[in-house]
Amino acid sequence: LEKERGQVNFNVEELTNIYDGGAEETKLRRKVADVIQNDPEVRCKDIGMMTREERYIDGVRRCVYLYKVLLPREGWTPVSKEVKDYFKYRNIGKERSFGVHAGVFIPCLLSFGSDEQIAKWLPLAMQFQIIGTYAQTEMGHGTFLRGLQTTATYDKKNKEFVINCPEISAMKWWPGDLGKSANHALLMAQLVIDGKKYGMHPFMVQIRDLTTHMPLPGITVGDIGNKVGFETTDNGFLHLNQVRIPRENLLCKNAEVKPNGTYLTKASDKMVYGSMVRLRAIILESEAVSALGKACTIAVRYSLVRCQGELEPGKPEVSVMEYMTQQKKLLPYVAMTYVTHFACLKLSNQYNAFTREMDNNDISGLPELHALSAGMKAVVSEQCSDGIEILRKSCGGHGYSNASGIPIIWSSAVACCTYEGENTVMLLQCARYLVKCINQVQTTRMVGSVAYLNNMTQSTCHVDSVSGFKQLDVLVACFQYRAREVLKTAALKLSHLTKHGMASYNAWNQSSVELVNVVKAHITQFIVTTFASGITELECTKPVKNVLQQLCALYALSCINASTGDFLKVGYLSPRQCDLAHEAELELLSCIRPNAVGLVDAFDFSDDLLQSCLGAYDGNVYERLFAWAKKSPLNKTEVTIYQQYIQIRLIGRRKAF
Ligand SMILES: CCCCCCCC(=O)SCCNC(=O)CCNC(=O)[C@H](O)C(C)(C)COP(=O)(O)OP(=O)(O)OC[C@H]1O[C@@H](n2cnc3c(N)ncnc32)[C@H](O)[C@@H]1OP(=O)(O)O
Ligand SMILES: Cc1cc2nc3c(=O)[nH]c(=O)nc-3n(C[C@H](O)[C@H](O)[C@H](O)COP(=O)(O)OP(=O)(O)OC[C@H]3O[C@@H](n4cnc5c(N)ncnc54)[C@H](O)[C@@H]3O)c2cc1C
Repeated sequence: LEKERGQVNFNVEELTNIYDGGAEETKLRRKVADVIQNDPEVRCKDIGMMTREERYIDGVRRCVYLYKVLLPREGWTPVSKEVKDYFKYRNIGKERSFGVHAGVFIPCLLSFGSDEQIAKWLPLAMQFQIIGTYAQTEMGHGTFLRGLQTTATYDKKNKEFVINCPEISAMKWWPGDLGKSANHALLMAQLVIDGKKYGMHPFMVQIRDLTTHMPLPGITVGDIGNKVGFETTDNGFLHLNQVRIPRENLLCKNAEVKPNGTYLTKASDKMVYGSMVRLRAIILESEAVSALGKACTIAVRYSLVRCQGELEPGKPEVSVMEYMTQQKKLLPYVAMTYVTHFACLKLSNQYNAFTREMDNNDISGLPELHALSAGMKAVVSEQCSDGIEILRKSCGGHGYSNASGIPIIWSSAVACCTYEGENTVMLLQCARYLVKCINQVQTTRMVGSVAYLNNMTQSTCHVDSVSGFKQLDVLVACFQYRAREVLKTAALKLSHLTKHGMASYNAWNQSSVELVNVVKAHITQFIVTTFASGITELECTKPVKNVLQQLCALYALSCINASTGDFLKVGYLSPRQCDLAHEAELELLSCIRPNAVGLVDAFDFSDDLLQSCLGAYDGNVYERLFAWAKKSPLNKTEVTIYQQYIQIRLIGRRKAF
């Protein structure tokens, strides 16, 4: 790898600083990483050999130590930048404990609680005197929130709410930290007053005794069992049987129930969805893009040291990175990590701007933010988790071992396709907004992520050279035209179906397969446009700008070459231009290849964080693999009990004969 590093033609540290958002950010992140790596109590462990129970207990222990010992020792608070960096870069799949408490329960308390309620519960939550979960999803409903069955019926006489799960499908199912850790739940239930339903509302419900940690009367709670990943998280079930809570436990920033049962709404009913917009807008970096970056680091470093086969007959074996097919598997995902990282940054900045507007009671930006966050969450989580699996396979047999570190990264990242809104449902939410926009574009000027719809002129691409397809303005135009045209076609189909008498809900269902593709085109347009404009404004050395431009072009071309049908159907690219775009991608792979190790080094993931025998900085793969395998519990004895049992059985049988 040192030889590879010698040929990198840009300043890796400069790129790290750009990726982090500045040299000071890099310094802070490294300070946090040093603290973690040098403290045996929280440093990342190789949990590949641990049982589920050991992982859960280890995760809880580390998190309690982090909050109770490390933070006070370092002078940090749970919301200080260092802790955010800790969780942004913590090892995916390793420290999930209290992820929902810290990342969902507390923010939702701030979103839904009145000032008095925040003053009451926030200090307790921040000090871990109460551990909370966010209990919305039920065994029978996760997507269709209007179908949630848990009820909160107001009892005027006692000024209480009676929380009840009327049937097994109403049981809360999946909430993180619920199974064994939480003693409180921020519970979403259908509010009922005098027999009238008011929709989903947030309630604070204590579920366990604060001293004994035993479930309170009427509460049945536990862990839902083993999963694909998230092994350190006790995703749980919660059944409530006529559980009574005080009237004051309805979190009432947006709506309240007076003592006499009068219902008072204070904000748009869509604000109850606000918590989901927040998480969709901010989790992508840590849960999807960072995971892809780790997998890229492992797969690229391994591919550079793994020698397999002759490229030129009779010559020494080459590293598998010399094969174009390997470069095609790896380098577009290195590009995707950079490109989506900056698009996610733009989305989270847009969310932060919206929260400031919301403080001034202006929620006009919510529809665009909901659509963009839903679309980005679906497209980025799917592209990243699909990419991680391709990167795992690119490592051959050793990629199938937990020693590579990639399976645990994938098993965690792929969950992002489901939680916080199942991806297809999220794509269709974004499609709702896009169809509204295209139908208004004749009379209303579009802004934000749909600004490209203002240009409705028909055109075609005029590029007639391979190098022309490496120009960012050409690529941005390709994506904007394709996104607009596929949206127009889908909207026309919708209006055609309804004009010919089909009910609108049925027309929507009949068009939903195209609409999913429309949103993917819209979001990749947003990602490419964002990165291309970001590079233009970026102040950096020429070699770094050049490599970023190559990455943007590579990501764009890999997307175009994966969906040339769209570009042909809308008449923007000719078959010959599709061939030129394909050649442009291959040329870019060769241009970027010499910088591959520098591009993943710039992500700056420490060996401790990667926990990978294949992806360590020094590239000593085989020594690490053998040392790792020897730790297998099966190797504690030369002859395992099972082998002895088999021998006895076989010997016994021979004697019998
Ligand atoms: C580190 C890892 C941590 C992991 C933590 C994981 C935590 C979780 O998973 S918590 C559970 C997450 N669950 C979800 O996200 C549920 C997904 N489902 C939904 O959002 C809704 O059911 C939904 C909107 C898709 C469909 O519901 P439905 O009632 O049919 O709403 P629908 O008719 O489509 O929309 C109603 C209106 O609300 C709007 N709306 C819907 N959702 C939102 C939102 N989040 N924000 C703003 N507006 C919204 C729609 O745009 C629509 O507006 P309009 O009528 O003007 O077009
Ligand atoms: C690791 C993990 C952690 C989680 N943590 C939490 C948590 O802390 N708190 C919490 O409340 N929940 C949590 N969840 C639950 C999660 O939010 C739900 O699983 C998610 O919202 C999807 O809902 P569902 O499971 O009911 O899927 P469903 O909605 O039943 O989806 C099943 C299939 O139906 C399709 N489908 C459903 N509705 C439509 C539609 N209208 N149009 C087209 N297709 C549709 C979907 O696309 C999907 O293919 C977690 C889940 C996971 C996996």
